[in-house]
Amino acid sequence: MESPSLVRYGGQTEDEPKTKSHSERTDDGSNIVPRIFKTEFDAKYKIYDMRTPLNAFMCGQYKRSGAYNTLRNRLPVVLTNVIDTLTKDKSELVAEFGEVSPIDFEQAARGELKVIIGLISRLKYELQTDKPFQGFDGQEPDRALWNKFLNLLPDEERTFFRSCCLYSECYMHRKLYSFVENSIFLKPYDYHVKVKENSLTSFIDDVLSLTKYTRRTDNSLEIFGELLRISLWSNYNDTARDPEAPPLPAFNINVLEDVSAADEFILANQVADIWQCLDNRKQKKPCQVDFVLDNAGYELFTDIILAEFMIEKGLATKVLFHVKAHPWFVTDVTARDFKWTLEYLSQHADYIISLIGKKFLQFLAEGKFQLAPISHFWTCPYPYYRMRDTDPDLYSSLQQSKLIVFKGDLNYRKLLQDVCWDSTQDLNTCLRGFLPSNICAVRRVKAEVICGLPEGVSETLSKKDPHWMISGNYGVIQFVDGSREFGY
Ligand SMILES: O=P(O)(O)OC[C@H]1O[C@](O)(CO)[C@@H](O)[C@@H]1O
Repeated sequence: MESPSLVRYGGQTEDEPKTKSHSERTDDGSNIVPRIFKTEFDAKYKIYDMRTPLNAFMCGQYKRSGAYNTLRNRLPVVLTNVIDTLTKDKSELVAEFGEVSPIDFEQAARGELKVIIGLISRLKYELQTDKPFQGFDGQEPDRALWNKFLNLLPDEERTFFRSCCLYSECYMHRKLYSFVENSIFLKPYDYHVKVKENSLTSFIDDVLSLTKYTRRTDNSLEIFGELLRISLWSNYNDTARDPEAPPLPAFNINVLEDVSAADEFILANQVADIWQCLDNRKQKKPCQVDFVLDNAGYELFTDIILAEFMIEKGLATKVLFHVKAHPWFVTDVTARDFKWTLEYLSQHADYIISLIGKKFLQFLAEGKFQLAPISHFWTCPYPYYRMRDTDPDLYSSLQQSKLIVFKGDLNYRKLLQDVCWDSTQDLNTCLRGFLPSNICAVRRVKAEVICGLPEGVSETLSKKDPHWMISGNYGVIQFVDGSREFGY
């Protein structure tokens, strides 16, 4: 089994990324950046004052990277927020999950909650002091997968700031859930549930506008393109945002007035290819589309609206939604969130919203919409090119699909192995052989991981705004044709 290490990516083939030494040129061609430790923290944990070198993994050791910011500033806040939620909701939780009587049980539940808060604080401390990752030794169903992965990491890359950032983030979210999962009283508890529910309920006006807007639509590339772009721009959740980041342009959420007004922010737009891939009006064959979902709330709603369009217009006969096995990256959709969303909509006081909710439930009952079987691969640290050997069943189920829609930034990072590729590199090359079927990636750019851009675009944007890759203000809708390989 291949090690998931940074050094192993020394480049087995021409196409594979090669890690570079810390003193090579940066991707904008600027001069060699010396190793300078600017603060005590940087010196202690060997943080280099430089951007992520070309072809290297995203990693916290590069101070001028989104990865460093994520590890240093954003992830500790995620853990603090969970501690706050547990503390605030203590009584509610004890009543819900612990037995209310006899009194011993209540006390035991409170005691366990205290232990979990302690474990989360310790995880935060380990993150902030760059401690090594620890194995899993509880009842986690994916324990073997994780332990195997961690054991193969070389010691010098087994810590938060020295590992590939994708691994560090996945590890943190997985560890966090293991505390609840291994408890007696809190087992099924999702500490992010309120944030997720709020990300739908507080956008209910947008839900209504989008519902009305999409009731009578043509079966055309134009409308399909609009729905894809609405789904793209909805890929934004404030909880994952850097609080210091500048506010988003006005097209943030409700782009209905003029979807095309934001088109200059779409750096690669292959909507026409995606449309052509699905437009099988002549073929009339059963056609499955898979959505690898990202965030709950309004974003999920826009994804379902796109899926509804595919079904109604005969572009797909069924849509399979892939959700996360447990709480993940704060707002990612779990099966519970998916069902809650449909129930919430169907029971809404607004007649139009309740009708759309009921229609979605009906689609679920008829099998036009399906929740894919839970796979722990979506919550493991492996990039997607490792799916074939890590979860062959999932890989072969995706081979049944006509189109796999990968939604969001994290999916994109996993498609590209969290590597800082040359921005003009072809997406197909970056996938490193991962092509179970036709693939489409719809994502706001929130990390310095991108490919498929025309020559010069990245350089021009970097001059305008050095933080454009982590701002979330730009997006891509990209497509890779897998049909030649699989005979569609
Ligand atoms: O919900 P999305 O689009 O996957 O974005 C979340 C991602 O963006 C980041 O905030 C920046 O890459 C990551 O922490 C996380 O992978």
